Amino acid sequence: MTRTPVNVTVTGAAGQIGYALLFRIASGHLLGADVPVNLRLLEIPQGVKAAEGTAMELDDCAFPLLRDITITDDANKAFDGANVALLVGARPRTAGMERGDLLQANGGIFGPQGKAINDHAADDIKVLVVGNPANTNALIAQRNAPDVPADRFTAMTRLDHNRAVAQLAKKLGVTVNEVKRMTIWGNHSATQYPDIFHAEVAGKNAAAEVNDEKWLAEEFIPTVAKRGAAIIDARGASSAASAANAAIDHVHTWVNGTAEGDWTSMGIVSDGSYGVAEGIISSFPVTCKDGKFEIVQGLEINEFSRARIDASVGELIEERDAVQELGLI
Ligand SMILES: NC(=O)c1ccc[n+]([C@@H]2O[C@H](COP(=O)([O-])OP(=O)(O)OC[C@H]3O[C@@H](n4cnc5c(N)ncnc54)[C@H](O)[C@@H]3O)[C@@H](O)[C@H]2O)c1
Ligand SMILES: O=C(O)C[C@H](O)C(=O)O
Repeated sequence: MTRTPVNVTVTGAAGQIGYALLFRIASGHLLGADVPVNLRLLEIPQGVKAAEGTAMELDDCAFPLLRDITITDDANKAFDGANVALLVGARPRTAGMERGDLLQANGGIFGPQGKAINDHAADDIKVLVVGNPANTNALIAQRNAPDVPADRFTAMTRLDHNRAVAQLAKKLGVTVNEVKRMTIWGNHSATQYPDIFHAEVAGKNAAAEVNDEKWLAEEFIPTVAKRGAAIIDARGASSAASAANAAIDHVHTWVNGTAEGDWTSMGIVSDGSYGVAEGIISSFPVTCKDGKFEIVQGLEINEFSRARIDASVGELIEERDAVQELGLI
């Protein structure tokens, strides 16, 4: 059966995440091995030539699923008919730069892109914001797209989720596929809270298996939460291949569903669950089915977790207030 190609828009297509991402989308890793795609690449004018070079390479791969590539610096054109939008293009954090500095620099990008999505995207649009500060950039885009259901806007915490899974597996000497039900709460920032109290390792409770609160508080949480900064320090550039991989995972899971008995982490508009302020975009444990997600309900939040969730949510509220003051939402 011939399927209609899915329109996938990628912003910041000429950047380092873009370079790691586009070939995997075109080869079927984002949506599935039987789903043809049209790529719509958005860049700033200075980035268009490099995006054209990447498009030449995409052609040279002769990917059977890649039907068409459009390259533009016009957001209205890039999001026209978009079914999936990966908002990667942003000003990346460099060594020594505080996250708060990024709000001003990036705020102006995500408002107009939200509006272009509102006015031109397909009715089934799904948006993933990768560009930092991802949660608040997603909030800006979402608030500038009043005609699009709020639950179509998500922010990426899947990289944090994957990092947490890998660190826990290492600690317990198991393979990553034995780790289930990991949760990242809050912001994609150093305040995020990777929660292992509900995670399972080979069917057993992970926190009980670890049984080491010192490791949890002093090693695991800071290692996961500050991994992005550690990579910038080591590479001299922010994570690219692992970020692209997480973006693929995020959308693939959203579209194709979570495995039975497992869940994932996504930054989504809060409905007030777990005392997280309504309306901010915060990471939650979610299950996905039929292209929709639901927050996992009924988890018991202990004192250790409560304090950390509240701290990260507090930071998100500050970011929301800051962009509100700047008139960006
Ligand atoms: N959420 C996460 O887990 C996560 C992980 C890693 C990186 N990031 C973030 O992803 C973003 C991209 O990282 P990168 O390493 O690819 O950066 P990069 O600087 O290599 O690429 C960014 C690209 O975006 C383009 N761009 C800038 N403004 C644009 C706009 N208005 N429209 C379209 N394109 C635009 C630039 O020209 C550039 O080509 C950064 O903000 C980084 O901090 C997020
Ligand atoms: O770009 C950054 O600030 C780091 C990135 O978000 C990461 O988590 O690797």
